[in-house]
Amino acid sequence: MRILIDETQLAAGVAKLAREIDTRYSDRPITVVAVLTGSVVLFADLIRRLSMPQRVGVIQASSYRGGTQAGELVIDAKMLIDVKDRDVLVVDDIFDTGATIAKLRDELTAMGAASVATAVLLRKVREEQHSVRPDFVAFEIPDEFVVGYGLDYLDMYRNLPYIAVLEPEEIAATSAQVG
Ligand SMILES: O=P(O)(O)OC[C@H]1O[C@H](OP(=O)(O)OP(=O)(O)O)[C@H](O)[C@@H]1O
Ligand SMILES: Nc1nc2[nH]cnc2c(=O)[nH]1
Repeated sequence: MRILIDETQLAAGVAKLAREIDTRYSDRPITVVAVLTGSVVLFADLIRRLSMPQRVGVIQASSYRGGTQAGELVIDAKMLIDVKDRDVLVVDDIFDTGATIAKLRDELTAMGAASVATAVLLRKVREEQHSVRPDFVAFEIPDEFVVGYGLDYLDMYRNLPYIAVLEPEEIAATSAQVG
């Protein structure tokens, strides 16, 4: 496992993200929405650094079930609080193809949100990517499959306090063990 972003760097990145979001909204109340499951670690750290009044909700988006390549994207909004006429900030761990953020923007807009902005910890720099861009990004990373700080492979590794790149042999060993 190769560490790409260590704990100290992550803390500084989250603090920077929070400052940018605070500057954008000032004291305006927001509805901040965690994209389950990957954003849980970032979300807990980020919302405690934001200064404005917040309503907190969750939505699930899942497309990487069981692997390192995207499959069908499924959004489950059953647990989401009301977003109608609210300024919504969506928080996710990573913007990779951009499909998840693009679809969430559309769905939350269709639910009547007054505005939808998006904040991510990581944006992958890759050729094929959705034209929709996240509004707030802590780190840009190369096009490699990363785990840790909420990000998983086969639902493992989310608890790591850093972001790391899994070596091919670790991917194979984890599949053999868990998959
Ligand atoms: O930009 P994209 O290519 O759409 O990829 C980004 C999405 O992929 C991951 O979710 P995943 O589907 O793995 O579900 P999880 O959050 O439960 O791990 C991640 O948490 C983002 O939501
Ligand atoms: N764990 C993990 N999930 C992702 N979802 C989209 N890209 C990634 C990635 O690089 N790692």
